[in-house]
Amino acid sequence: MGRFFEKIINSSDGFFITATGTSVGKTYISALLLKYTGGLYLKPVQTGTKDSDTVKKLSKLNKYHFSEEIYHFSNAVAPNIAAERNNDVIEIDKIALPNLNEHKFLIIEGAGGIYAPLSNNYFMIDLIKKFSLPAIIVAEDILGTLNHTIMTYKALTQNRCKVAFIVLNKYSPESYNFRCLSEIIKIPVLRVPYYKNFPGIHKIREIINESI
Ligand SMILES: Nc1ncnc2c1ncn2[C@@H]1O[C@H](COP(=O)(O)OP(=O)(O)OP(=O)(O)O)[C@@H](O)[C@H]1O
Ligand SMILES: C[C@H](N)[C@H](N)CCCCCC(=O)O
Ligand SMILES: [Mg+2]
Repeated sequence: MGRFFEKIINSSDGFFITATGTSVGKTYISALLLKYTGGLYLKPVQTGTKDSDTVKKLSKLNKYHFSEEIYHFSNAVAPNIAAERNNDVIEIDKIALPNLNEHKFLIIEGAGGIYAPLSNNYFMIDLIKKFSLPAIIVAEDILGTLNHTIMTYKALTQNRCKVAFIVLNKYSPESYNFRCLSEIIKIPVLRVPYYKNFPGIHKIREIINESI
């Protein structure tokens, strides 16, 4: 079944890149998808060093592909705590979709996983709901990922958030996670191996076109 993910990607205006947690590969996968689509990237709530700088460096795309963070706190901690330490409060009403300008595709990266708190009452999942973009769940191909990925998927769909596909990141052909996730969740799973060097556009097209 070739070009399966290409069709899913082309049928959307953008994605909300979420994950089973922090440091799982959201920024890396955002860079892959941004390079592939030539779209606009936004990390609306950022704590710690800017992921947009990493995406810029990996994708080698110019500044016109990047929208300014709405909240940025330099403490690399949970968003609610980072805001508190800066005598600030994250208000979901102040977080709006950016102007797409000439771009046809939007890639929004969340912070942490879907229940990373923005405040005591609002979580990343509330931003996913607000933006109404299909979510992509990035999961790492390690022991424990089945529980985290299935929980993330169920919480999203029970909150009426559409999930476009799962990315099984740092994929290892020896692992059973791909088969289990495909069989249990029954949505497409894109396998992305670990790369020593960030792949170029031809390799990215190959990854996206040849999966499944
Ligand atoms: N497929 C991959 N091949 C090689 N390195 C990868 C891959 N995926 C992720 N990494 C590396 O793993 C680390 C964690 O990934 P990344 O920063 O994308 O996670 P994240 O989910 O965006 O974290 P955060 O919650 O801080 O935003 C980074 O050093 C990144 O370059
Ligand atoms: C600092 C880190 N790299 C991310 N930007 C924020 C991760 C927040 C995780 C919150 C949590 O679920 O405990
Ligand atoms: Mg990131």
